[in-house]
Amino acid sequence: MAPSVDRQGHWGRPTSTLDWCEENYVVSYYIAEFNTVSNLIMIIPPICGAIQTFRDGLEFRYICSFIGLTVGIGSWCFHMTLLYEMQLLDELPMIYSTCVFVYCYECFKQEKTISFFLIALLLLFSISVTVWKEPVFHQVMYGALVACLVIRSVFIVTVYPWLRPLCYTSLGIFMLGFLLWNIDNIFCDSLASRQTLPSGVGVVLTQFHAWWHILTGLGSYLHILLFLCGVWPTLHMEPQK
Ligand SMILES: CCCCCCCC/C=C\CCCCCCCC(=O)N[C@@H](CO)[C@H](O)/C=C/CCCCCCCCCCCCC
Ligand SMILES: [Ca+2]
Ligand SMILES: [Zn+2]
Repeated sequence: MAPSVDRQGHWGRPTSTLDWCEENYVVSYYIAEFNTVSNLIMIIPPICGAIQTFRDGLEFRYICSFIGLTVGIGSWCFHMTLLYEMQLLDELPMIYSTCVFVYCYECFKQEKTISFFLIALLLLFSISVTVWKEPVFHQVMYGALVACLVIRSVFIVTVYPWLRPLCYTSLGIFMLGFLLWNIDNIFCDSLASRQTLPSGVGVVLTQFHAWWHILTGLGSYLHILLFLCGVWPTLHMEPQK
């Protein structure tokens, strides 16, 4: 996917097995792919969300969900350096975080329950992806986990219809991000001509991988709110005396 106008930079020759469409070291000598700044949406808001969830005294697994969404840190390091080690720091936490999301959902509405079987299954899944560090395998496994979440959330909103708008908004935003991720990968050669666009706005707007970060980060954040909203009324509904 790497275009031919790449430059040399601070982190040396890329050793990652993936080099995304954005031209390397064009904006900064110290940042290989400047689209990494879009990862801030998966760093700052989830940290704030985790702090607020802790202050509200909600279950640990919801704090873990917000912390899991800070996968932007790994993605930032990966896009900034294009080093293989940073690629693993990006890809593996994505699997671990999504496993946390799956766990949260399976125990939806069952306060303070622990499903040891599900924990064992998700651990086995995470170990297999960690051992077999192949990007396509990672992407397929990640997609499978997200598909489980999507299917589960569609089922949940049939039971709790008031959560439907939040669920479908989250899904729509996430899927739009996935569409742009594919456009960036498939049409990279055509997108390379964006450097000739008259204004910087055009260059920014066509950084579709950056929009993938923004939209999936937002979609995932809304997904956490989905089960927080679903749980919240239960947690705060006083039993009839
Ligand atoms: C609508 C519900 C969505 C809930 C998702 C909850 C998951 C939360 C955990 C992490 C979110 C992070 C997502 C963005 C990661 C950004 C890092 C990044 O860009 N990494 C790339 C390298 O820079 C890496 O190579 C990306 C690989 C992902 C590619 C595969 C995406 C599959 C998308 C799944 C679509 C399935 C839809 C199924 C519908 C039934
Ligand atoms: Ca690149
Ligand atoms: Zn990325």
